[in-house]
Amino acid sequence: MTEPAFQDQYPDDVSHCFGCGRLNDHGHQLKSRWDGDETVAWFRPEPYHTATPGFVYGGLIASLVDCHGTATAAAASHRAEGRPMGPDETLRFVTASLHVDFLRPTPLGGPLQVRGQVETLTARKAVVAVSVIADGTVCARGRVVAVRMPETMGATAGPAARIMEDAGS
Ligand SMILES: CCCCCCCCCC(=O)SCCNC(=O)CCNC(=O)[C@H](O)C(C)(C)COP(=O)(O)OP(=O)(O)OC[C@H]1O[C@@H](n2cnc3c(N)ncnc32)[C@H](O)[C@@H]1OP(=O)(O)O
Repeated sequence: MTEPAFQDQYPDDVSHCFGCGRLNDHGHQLKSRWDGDETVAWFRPEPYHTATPGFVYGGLIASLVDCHGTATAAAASHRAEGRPMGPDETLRFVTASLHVDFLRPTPLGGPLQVRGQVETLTARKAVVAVSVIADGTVCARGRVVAVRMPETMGATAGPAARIMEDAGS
């Protein structure tokens, strides 16, 4: 049986992210999992994710790197602390820094493989290297600095809660 994706184990109150939130019907709903010591996600861009005809928009690629990086940080933290992920347990990470190098045009039409590798991990911070691969060719490389989510970014923090309520989520 396939293991549940990291993002599917996030608590409801942090599951509205445009890149990976399972409760965001308009988002990408990226799903990341372990593959040995690395992490992997697959995403198939749609024709409306076009940059120039036939090629994927860079902002989409950046958001895949972003959400796969923060999810990898959360999962690696759980693994390091010996705590399984789960709705009451998820260690929460947000993006402090997102760097992406677009090495070559990313073809539109097939699935993209997104691979993550933890470079450094402390209790508060992870640095994750991410590759975006199309048909065996690395098209983009990124690096995410993910930091434990501050209380001020929680779902009950002011306007965020009201916006999600208004959206019916
Ligand atoms: C389960 C939860 C899932 C959540 C949904 C998925 C997340 C989706 C990904 C996103 O898009 S999140 C949205 C975009 N990110 C933000 O809006 C974050 C806004 N920034 C902040 O709230 C704060 O700046 C942040 C929490 C990131 C850091 O503030 P802190 O006061 O906690 O950081 P601090 O200055 O104490 O630094 C902690 C460590 O991070 C490092 N750091 C902080 N900002 C950095 C930066 N910009 N670049 C590189 N490193 C940075 C800093 O050097 C330090 O490293 P060391 O521990 O090694 O000393």
